[in-house]
Amino acid sequence: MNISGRLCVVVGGGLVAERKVGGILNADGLVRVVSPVVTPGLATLAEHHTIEWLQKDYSQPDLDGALLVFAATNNSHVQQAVCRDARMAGLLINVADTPEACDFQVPAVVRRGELTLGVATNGASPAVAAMVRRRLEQEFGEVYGVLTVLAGLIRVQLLAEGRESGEVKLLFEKILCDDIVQWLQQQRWDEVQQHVETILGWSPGMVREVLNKVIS
Ligand SMILES: C[C@@]1(CC(=O)O)c2cc3[nH]c(cc4nc(cc5[nH]c(cc(n2)[C@H]1CCC(=O)O)[C@@](C)(CC(=O)O)[C@@H]5CCC(=O)O)C(CC(=O)O)=C4CCC(=O)O)c(CCC(=O)O)c3CC(=O)O
Ligand SMILES: NC(=O)C1=CN([C@@H]2O[C@H](COP(=O)(O)OP(=O)(O)OC[C@H]3O[C@@H](n4cnc5c(N)ncnc54)[C@H](O)[C@@H]3O)[C@@H](O)[C@H]2O)C=CC1
Repeated sequence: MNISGRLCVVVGGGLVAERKVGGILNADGLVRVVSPVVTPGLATLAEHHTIEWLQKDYSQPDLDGALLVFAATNNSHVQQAVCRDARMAGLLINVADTPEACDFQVPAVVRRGELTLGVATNGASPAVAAMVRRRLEQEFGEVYGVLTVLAGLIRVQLLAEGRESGEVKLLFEKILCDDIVQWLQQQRWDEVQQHVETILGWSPGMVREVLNKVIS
């Protein structure tokens, strides 16, 4: 889902709310927090105007303009009220303490530029989702963001050349070998250049142009 520039309302200001806010900001969403009290982390974000903070108890108009709603208070009556109001307004809601009431659940996420890895357990064990996320962070370092930029630039060019999708698929099977990750990691650009040139039959200048964009 693309929430870039769209308003997400988080009701509650504890550590759970803070984590949901972090996820929304990482996805470039806009945040409104509604809570009489918030964590120091959320207070700092509000001071810097990174988020809007309505320092009050929740009421229905707080949801105005929202795309998504997160109910993250420690009060079940408030949770139910937020849930009911969101449903009435046709908004999608995440209810932190009631998985079965969620229209959507929040996965554990690793971001590497354009590449996003999400881990979900359908609510069975968020702790397992977090554990797998930590392992993925180790396995898939920043180099995968670089790889994604490179492959994206090559792909745009191949599509502009009018190559058919079957051919594009086969070319990427060859380009995305295990070695390329290591070459990028070690900044062995000559090897990357040679590899891409051989597979695509592009001129050295054309490949260099793409690599320069990746390096910059
Ligand atoms: C259904 C869901 C709804 C939603 O919130 O979207 C939900 C519900 C609940 N979580 C609870 C507990 C914990 N949640 C975490 C952590 C995370 N919880 C997240 C998502 C989700 N949690 C959705 C399902 C996702 C899925 O499994 O697919 C993550 C992945 C994403 C995020 O929140 O950003 C984030 C890890 C992020 C990361 O580290 O990368 C920890 C661990 C910790 O805090 O370190 C604990 C304690 C250990 C444990 O219980 O496992 C409780 C009991 C509350 C209580 O006991 O009061 C409920 C309610 C219930 O189950 O009834
Ligand atoms: N989904 C998840 O990932 C997890 C969910 N939970 C659940 O999430 C909920 C919140 O957990 P914490 O952040 O640790 O709680 P917390 O007790 O630290 O924070 C609760 C927040 O709710 C706010 N609040 C209370 N009444 C309010 C009202 N009328 N209007 C607006 N805000 C109000 C308080 O000001 C406070 O900021 C709990 O119900 C907990 O069971 C807990 C762990 C993980």
